[in-house]
Amino acid sequence: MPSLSSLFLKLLTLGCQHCSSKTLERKVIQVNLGVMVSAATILIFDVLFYLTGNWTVFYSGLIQTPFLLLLPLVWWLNHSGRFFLARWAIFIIVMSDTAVTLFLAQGTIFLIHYYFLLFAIIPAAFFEIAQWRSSALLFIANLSLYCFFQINGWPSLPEIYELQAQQLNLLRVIMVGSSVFTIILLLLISERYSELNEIYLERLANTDPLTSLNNRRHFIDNFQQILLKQLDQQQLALAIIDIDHFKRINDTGGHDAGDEALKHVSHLLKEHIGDSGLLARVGGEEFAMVYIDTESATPINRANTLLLKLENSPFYYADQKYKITASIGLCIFTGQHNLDHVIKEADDALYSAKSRGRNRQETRNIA
Ligand SMILES: Nc1nc2c(ncn2[C@@H]2O[C@H](COP(=O)(O)OP(=O)(O)OP(=O)(O)O)[C@@H](O)[C@H]2O)c(=O)[nH]1
Repeated sequence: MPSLSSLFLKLLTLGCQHCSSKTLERKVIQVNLGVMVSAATILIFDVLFYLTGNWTVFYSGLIQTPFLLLLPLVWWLNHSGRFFLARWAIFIIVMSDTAVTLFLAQGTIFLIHYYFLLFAIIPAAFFEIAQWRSSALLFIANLSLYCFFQINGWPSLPEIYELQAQQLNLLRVIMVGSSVFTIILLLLISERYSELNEIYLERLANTDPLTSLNNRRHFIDNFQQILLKQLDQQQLALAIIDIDHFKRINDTGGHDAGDEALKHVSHLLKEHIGDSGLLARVGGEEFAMVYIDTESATPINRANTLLLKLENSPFYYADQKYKITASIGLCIFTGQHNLDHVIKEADDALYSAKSRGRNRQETRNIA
């Protein structure tokens, strides 16, 4: 049995699986939420109407019941990916609901026609820019309805005048207040989604899609920050790790095998560095690491441990075993150093490790 919050989340995100962008997702969520707010508004008013004991307001609550039952149709349309129809459906349902209640029972005495102002503004948030004709049409229709009722008014059924002035005012305030509340809620969702969008784009720009490690650009930024903050006596080490004969894995098992091998190595590197340093995929089969916390073991020991770990963790793909080894270029340094200088020293060390037979580390110490 799903909990109430997971059910709420499920209803709120109905249709998001079909969305190709965060903006579309936000709009779908807004429509789903619109269904909830509309249903809650109708139900809350039904209770309030019942409490007044007044026949007309009770009757106007009853009139709304068929529209309440139609609202899940909007969820279903979103769920099946028919977003455009879902948007129109919600407006047709809530506009008809308001108009019928206004015409047949309440008239304009509760200021219910203020809802048309809300329905005039909201389409801009629900529809996409390319669907501006729908937004414009709904804007004109709702604004015209509002102006008509504001100027002419509409009589309510006579029993309504039996309500006390206080009850009338309270219901008016709640009607207008619920419109304002809905607008605030939609603005908050937009704001939250803009934030999430920003975080998502930033992560996309900083991450290597295959291994989910940081990419070269992000690594260089972070490394530069570390160098700027580095204390004079602090020892740091940059390790550049290059998988040996990686091309052979691609040639033997295909490109997919190569991709899986890169994920396998990334996993081992993450385990090795833990939370205490920087790690990134900086090229095809090349990774970079910065050892920050070098107190427990020297960088050279750590690099040797890593070589053994890689060698002793074969990789399997399509029932075939691949032994993976790597070469490491290490640059150990203390004090202030230029980023390009440190990278060049580590690169030279890597070149030397490759040319001296691979599966080894070479170190440059520029302390
Ligand atoms: N599967 C896969 N292969 C990649 C990717 N990026 C680069 N490569 C391959 O990695 C191979 C790198 O080959 P080389 O530069 O010759 O390096 P190597 O075979 O590891 O040889 P050494 O580094 O000299 O030991 C090339 O065949 C690239 O096509 C990737 O994302 N996925």
